[in-house]
Amino acid sequence: MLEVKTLKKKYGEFTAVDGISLHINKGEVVGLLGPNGAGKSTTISMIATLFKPNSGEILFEGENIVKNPKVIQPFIGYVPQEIALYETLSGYENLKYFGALYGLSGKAIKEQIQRISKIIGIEDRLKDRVSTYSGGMKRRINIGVGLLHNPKLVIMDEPTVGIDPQSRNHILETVNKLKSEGISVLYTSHYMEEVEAICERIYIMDHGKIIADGTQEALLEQSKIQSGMKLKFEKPVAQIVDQIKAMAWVTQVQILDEYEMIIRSSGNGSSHKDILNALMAMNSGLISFDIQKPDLEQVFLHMTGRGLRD
Ligand SMILES: Nc1ncnc2c1ncn2[C@@H]1O[C@H](COP(=O)(O)OP(=O)(O)OP(=O)(O)O)[C@@H](O)[C@H]1O
Repeated sequence: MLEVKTLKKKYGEFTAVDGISLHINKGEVVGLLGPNGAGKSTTISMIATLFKPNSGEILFEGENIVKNPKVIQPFIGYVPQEIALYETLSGYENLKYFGALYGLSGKAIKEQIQRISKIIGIEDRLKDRVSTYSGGMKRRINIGVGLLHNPKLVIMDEPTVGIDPQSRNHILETVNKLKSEGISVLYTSHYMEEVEAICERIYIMDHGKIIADGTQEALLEQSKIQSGMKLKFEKPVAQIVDQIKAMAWVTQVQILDEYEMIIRSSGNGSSHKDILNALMAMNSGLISFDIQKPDLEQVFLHMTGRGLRD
């Protein structure tokens, strides 16, 4: 449905998007995960035809939308990070107003607002003024505006930043409902747990480049990260951390507090049992351990040496 090929965007001398390629199939929920400044907003703004790339191609159903943006505009719903609503109007009136811009009126807009308010889960507050809404409810109306013209592809730019957990769950549910209607979603976030929960495929972006992509399982498999072990000791970890770092198979040590750390291993033939035996043998004062399953945060940490939210 959408194919992005070696896309590049510069702001002056600075390259914000550096030759990325990605694709989205019909009805697929695809995540674009990366820390602040990775280039996610710049990428999706180009897909939404808000500005042109310096080079590269964006094809929508085979047509080049860099040359001819009108091809995609009726079929794309872009939900920006910034809330763009009229505070003194109700949620209903806002949807009606933006619907009119798409040429919807009368029965058509009424039915559309009814359908969309179910998708965004905000039917009971629709008649209240937007100024009385929480940040999360405003965000949900903002998403509703992006759905008014029945797009085939919806692009959401970090829709859950700074909102309450209830609205966050509603937004994640909204994405699932869109998927069940066969609508494709490109979802950007720096919250790996959201991307893990709703996306079928994930692109991990950093410094303007896609550094890994695939299903969550494939990304974990490719990165060869083993599950970690959270260890608790009776003596301060500072006394033993150097010895643990020196163990051949330990690739990562994360100190949690004075007595706790997480270690990860390369997986070169070592098992949790081997590591525990070695810790016992060195008289480390180990009190307890807990196996930690790897996640996308660790994939990112492994590939870049930094956390997604550093
Ligand atoms: N208009 C601009 N002029 C100059 N530099 C810009 C401009 N817009 C973005 N940048 C820079 O380009 C880089 C990528 O920004 P972008 O907003 O695309 O990243 P992002 O991954 O969406 O991050 P965030 O989560 O903070 O929105 C950043 O270093 C940013 O400072």
